[in-house]
Amino acid sequence: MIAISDLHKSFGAAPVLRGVTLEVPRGESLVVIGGSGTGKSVLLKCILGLVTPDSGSITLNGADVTGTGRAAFLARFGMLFQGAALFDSLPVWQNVAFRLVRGPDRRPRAEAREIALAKLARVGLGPEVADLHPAELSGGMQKRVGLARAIAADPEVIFFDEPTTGLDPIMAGVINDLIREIVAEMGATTITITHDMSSVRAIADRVAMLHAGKIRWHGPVAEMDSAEDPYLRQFITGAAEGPIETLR
Ligand SMILES: Nc1ncnc2c1ncn2[C@@H]1O[C@H](COP(=O)(O)OP(=O)(O)OP(=O)(O)O)[C@@H](O)[C@H]1O
Repeated sequence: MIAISDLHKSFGAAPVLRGVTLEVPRGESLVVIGGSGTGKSVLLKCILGLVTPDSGSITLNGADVTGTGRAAFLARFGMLFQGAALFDSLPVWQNVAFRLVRGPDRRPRAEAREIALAKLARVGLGPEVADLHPAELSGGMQKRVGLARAIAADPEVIFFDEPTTGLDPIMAGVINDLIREIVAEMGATTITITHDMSSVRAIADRVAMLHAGKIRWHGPVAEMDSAEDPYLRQFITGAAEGPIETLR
């Protein structure tokens, strides 16, 4: 289980996270929604250790991930970056196997390639793709490669950062379904940040809405549409009018 408790983070005088508390039970998929600039990325970066929170705690199965537990945590986690973030100079299979051939648990190259091919197959890409470079692939294929990389080391925890950005609605649906299937079969605990309501409906067990530095609403995805919170309603219906202040 991932437990985030009373997390605070300000940049200078500007508070971004003002006491975020969230729990993600093992094997569950949490999707964090919220408007631009509400701090979704900052929350993810705090969990990853890229941003140091001012106060609060983050634990995985009871162990603090912000201090000495960070390396152990990172070894058990995978991530699909926004825009896939592949290394242009490496062929596809080496992108997928990136972590498998580095670090204390590194595997021999041939074994890493075998694993990469198996993960590529899992995301619907055949062996003919393995030696291509990312620039030779469509956006949807790159996203699949990013997903194969995220699951390459069979992580216990996976983060998805805007997994459907830049994809057409049909490809977004395909990627959402693939994420859902793979996560269920791996039993992984996942946190996804997204603006895309189709991703929320496809991927989430539970949804948390971040607003004004706090979790404004948190509940099962099945309860989202009937929830009465006006901020949540405005967000999921995409209404210009409502309590959320926007620049026009
Ligand atoms: N390193 C930083 N230094 C200063 N301010 C920062 C830094 N990182 C983020 N911020 C500020 O924190 C706020 C939240 O940013 P964040 O990127 O987390 O938003 P977001 O919810 O992920 O938005 P989007 O959906 O547009 O990606 C913004 O006002 C941003 O300017």
